Amino acid sequence: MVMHMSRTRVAVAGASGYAGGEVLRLLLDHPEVEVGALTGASNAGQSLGALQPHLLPLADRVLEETTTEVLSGHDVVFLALPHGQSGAVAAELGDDVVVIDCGADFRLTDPALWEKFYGSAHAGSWPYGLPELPGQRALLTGATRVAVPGCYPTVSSLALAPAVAAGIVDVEDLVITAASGTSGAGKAAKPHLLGSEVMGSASAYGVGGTHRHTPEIIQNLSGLLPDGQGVKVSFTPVLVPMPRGILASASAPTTSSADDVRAVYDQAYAAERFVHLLPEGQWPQTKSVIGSNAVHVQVTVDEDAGRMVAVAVVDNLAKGTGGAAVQCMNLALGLDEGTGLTTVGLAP
Ligand SMILES: NC(=O)C1=CN([C@@H]2O[C@H](COP(=O)(O)OP(=O)(O)OC[C@H]3O[C@@H](n4cnc5c(N)ncnc54)[C@H](OP(=O)(O)O)[C@@H]3O)[C@@H](O)[C@H]2O)C=CC1
Ligand SMILES: CC(=O)N[C@@H](CCC(=O)OP(=O)(O)O)C(=O)O
Repeated sequence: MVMHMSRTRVAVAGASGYAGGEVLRLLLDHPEVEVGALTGASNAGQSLGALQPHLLPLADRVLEETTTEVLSGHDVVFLALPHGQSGAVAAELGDDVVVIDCGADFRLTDPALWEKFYGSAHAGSWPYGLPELPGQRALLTGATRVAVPGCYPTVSSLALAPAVAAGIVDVEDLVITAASGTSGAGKAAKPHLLGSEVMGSASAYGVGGTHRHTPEIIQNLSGLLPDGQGVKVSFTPVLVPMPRGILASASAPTTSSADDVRAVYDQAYAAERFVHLLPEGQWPQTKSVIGSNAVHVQVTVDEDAGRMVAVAVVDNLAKGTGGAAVQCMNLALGLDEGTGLTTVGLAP
């Protein structure tokens, strides 16, 4: 007798955007799910094929308005909406629905920090979707609400977490510079994303502790310390002319040798299928992880400067958003964590 198991029915809100599109690209290759409602805002009524022509099997689907009525009746709802929009939508979805929020609304635990960096009322906090941080996977397994991390916090936290957790760097002097492709800024038209502004140029922005991902990175790294105190991060994001990918370079004072630091990272990530410590001497490049859920990491010690240097790369739309969202859905549903995800990148 052939058994027909019913598939998990999934809705995606914000399906016309970059993050929603990436979630859908991955779901189309996921063996356990069936794609249900797709919603948007200004593009409601349009066919998905007109907006996301790469998602060919869904080309004839029509985007609906983002309402509770449209989103209810699904097992899983992905929210890929602008900041501040997720709280009201999630509140209307029952506790039996798994809600995976790609936005920032439920990432920060401290309401005062949320208000300082986002300028609105704090919606609350949900289990944080970075399973590779110590202790986090258990919180995500069987969860019904997940806050997917920001793309810079994912790559920055994974670059520094093993050293911070092992106590081999001075956590009061963590410096991160991270270069991101332009899709990190979303699809909506913005003057600084015009081709004539972006092409042939790299631009720093959000400098001097003002970028809203700074408190998220600090929250992640503080969570690795017994007292959660003292972490200071200087974070500088840089916009670079490529569609996808982020490379983060992080450094911190250390008295450890390069071999000892390497051993710490080796041990921390040995069992992680998506985080890969590159062979000694090989440095991460974004093209190796494009389209994949992989994180490539390399680490050394600059002995003259007395600083550990860690470099990590992710695809901001994959492990930086959509891939992490699917990984978290897998954990929430009790599926194998890597279902529908790959570590194989697209190069050159
Ligand atoms: N891009 C990235 O690398 C990352 C993005 N994220 C997060 O994912 C979320 C989506 O970002 P991204 O896809 O880049 O942004 P986009 O601008 O590309 O897409 C935004 C989506 O939200 C919809 N939308 C806009 N306003 C509303 C509204 N008021 N109510 C309901 N839907 C609305 C849009 O619909 P329509 O087009 O129909 O108007 C569109 O589908 C954001 O919270 C972002 O922070 C997180 C990590 C990385
Ligand atoms: C290049 C670029 O503009 N990147 C975005 C970050 C995208 C991301 O991860 O962000 P959320 O926190 O918005 O989900 C930015 O700096 O605002």
